[in-house]
Amino acid sequence: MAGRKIKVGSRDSKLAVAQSQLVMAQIAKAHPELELELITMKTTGDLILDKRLDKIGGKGLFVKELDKALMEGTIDISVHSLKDLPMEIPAELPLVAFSKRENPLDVLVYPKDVSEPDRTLPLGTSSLRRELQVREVYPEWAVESIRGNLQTRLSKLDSGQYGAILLAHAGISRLGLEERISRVFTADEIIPPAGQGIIAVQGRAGEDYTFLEGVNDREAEICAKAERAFVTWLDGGCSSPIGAFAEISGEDILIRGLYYREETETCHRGRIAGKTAQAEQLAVELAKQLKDGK
Ligand SMILES: NCc1[nH]cc(CCC(=O)O)c1CC(=O)O
Repeated sequence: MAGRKIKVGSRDSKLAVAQSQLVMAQIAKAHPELELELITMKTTGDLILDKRLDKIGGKGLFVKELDKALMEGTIDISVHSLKDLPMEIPAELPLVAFSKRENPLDVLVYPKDVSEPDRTLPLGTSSLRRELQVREVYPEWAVESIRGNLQTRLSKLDSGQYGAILLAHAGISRLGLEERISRVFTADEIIPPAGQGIIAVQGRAGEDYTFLEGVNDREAEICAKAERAFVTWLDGGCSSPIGAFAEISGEDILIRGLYYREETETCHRGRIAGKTAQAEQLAVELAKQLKDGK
């Protein structure tokens, strides 16, 4: 493999680039003989900034352009936030590694130098999953959509348009902005979405990806597959209001799920525990229980 060059595809946001560099550093550590090149591109989700994600419609808003580049060979792997990936992954472009999970929880961020948020200003989030759950935490606080990448959202917050905004802990941590976190929601207050905090590496079927062995984390892979099995069974896309969060302790796994029934506009939460070897079956069992309204 000496001298082989690996072209790594990524969205061009600061977070996407930071995540790609993390994966590249892990590859370089195990395989110093490989030459790595980062290739960034804008995706549909980066370009349409005036709509809530579930209203733009279509799946894979953040991946289409990268899938095409991967298929055509312009890049050899693409690096994604797992939670932005659609549930149906084309067989030609399998997920080949899952990074060790960062903090998977959602957090509240106040404007800079604010210690008590102004609740007459809206609470910003672009996710219906976060909106539905945060309404139960703060019933009096009006929620308003906020779009754009993490940097854009933080600057909208700091310019005084919002009382506070909701974000993923993992994204803020990876940008080194942890001091901006004002409150961390528990997994019972706000159940995270499938895959939050996990970076996924996508490749082309039939290629040799053994150079990714230092990137993959077995526990993250089990959680990722269980959480995605839950969402897949409920037939939700990547921006559906569904929460799925698995935690592993030794051989044991605990899965929390949130299902939103559109006809009745009601949230259904539940949890299931068992062995990691049955992770995906447990996730599907929980999905069935919630859908049946038990
Ligand atoms: N939808 C954008 C996005 N995609 C991944 C993350 C955070 C990192 C992660 O979940 O791994 C974020 C920002 C956010 O939701 O606050």
